[in-house]
Amino acid sequence: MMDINQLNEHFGLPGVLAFHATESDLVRADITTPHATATVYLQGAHLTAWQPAGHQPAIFTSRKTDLAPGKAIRGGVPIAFPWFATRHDGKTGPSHGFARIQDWTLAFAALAGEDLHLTFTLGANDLSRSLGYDHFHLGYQLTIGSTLTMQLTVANDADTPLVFEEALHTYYAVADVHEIAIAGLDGVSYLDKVDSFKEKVQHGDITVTGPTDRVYLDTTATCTLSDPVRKRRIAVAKTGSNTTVVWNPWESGAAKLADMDPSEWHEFVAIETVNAATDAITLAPGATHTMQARVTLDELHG
Ligand SMILES: O=P(O)(O)OC[C@H]1O[C@@H](O)[C@H](O)[C@@H](O)[C@@H]1O
Repeated sequence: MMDINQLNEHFGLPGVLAFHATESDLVRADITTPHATATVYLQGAHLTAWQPAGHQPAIFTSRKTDLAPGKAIRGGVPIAFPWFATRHDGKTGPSHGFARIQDWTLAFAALAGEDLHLTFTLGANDLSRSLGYDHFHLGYQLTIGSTLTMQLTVANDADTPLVFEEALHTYYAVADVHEIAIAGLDGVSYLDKVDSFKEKVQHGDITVTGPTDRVYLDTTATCTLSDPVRKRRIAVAKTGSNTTVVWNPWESGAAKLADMDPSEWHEFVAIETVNAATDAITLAPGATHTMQARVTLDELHG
């Protein structure tokens, strides 16, 4: 892995992209484009902030998050791979897989027009091999500007099929989770993880009125998050993803999270671009799969 000086020398862009080491030796990229600011950690290729000009922060990251090698960051956009949440094959492994706790390699950085393009890669390593994943590689492209585009490509380098789940587990900042509504999933079936995974059907918009952990299946719909207090709307459009997860731990769940302040759970809702459960991907030898989320903000009128 390149050190800070090498990263700045190879990829730094004066006034746009600079790399810093944290006290705990994580590498952080600080980004300022003509239309947005953002922060990305090389560990997990983890975006922790994105704020288009003229808006309040769009992404929530906990003030109490660990920022330490090998520890998941609480908030931002964790990349879940190769499983979502807990492992399902009876073996043990970190929650949401290993990709979010590994150092990714930065392969490309350039200001193209008014957007910063970054590409990160991750291949097999000691941790992935110890968990049974040897022949794959991942590419993650971030396009950062007034719109945020996140694109994850999985390549199967093995001569057998690769079965995996994946998520762009995005924590959106809201003024107060009690006040928000999420449109786009009316009529969609979901597994209700807070009610023994019962299969239910969404009626109308989603409002958050208690612990919420729902896996919406077979949906490619755009979700729209209305935040009347902040007077803004966040739209999440996606391709290559058939699952959408909506999660908020509520007070009871947040109390169990050591890396979240008890006052923070009402400041976000996760709307996750996912392939999981019955939407898990089976990738043929030599094949690739790409999943993309595109996030836009606009003002909420009326
Ligand atoms: O605490 P973690 O591993 O980051 O996971 C947070 C949550 O992530 C959500 O996506 C899952 O549906 C929840 O079940 C889980 O609790």
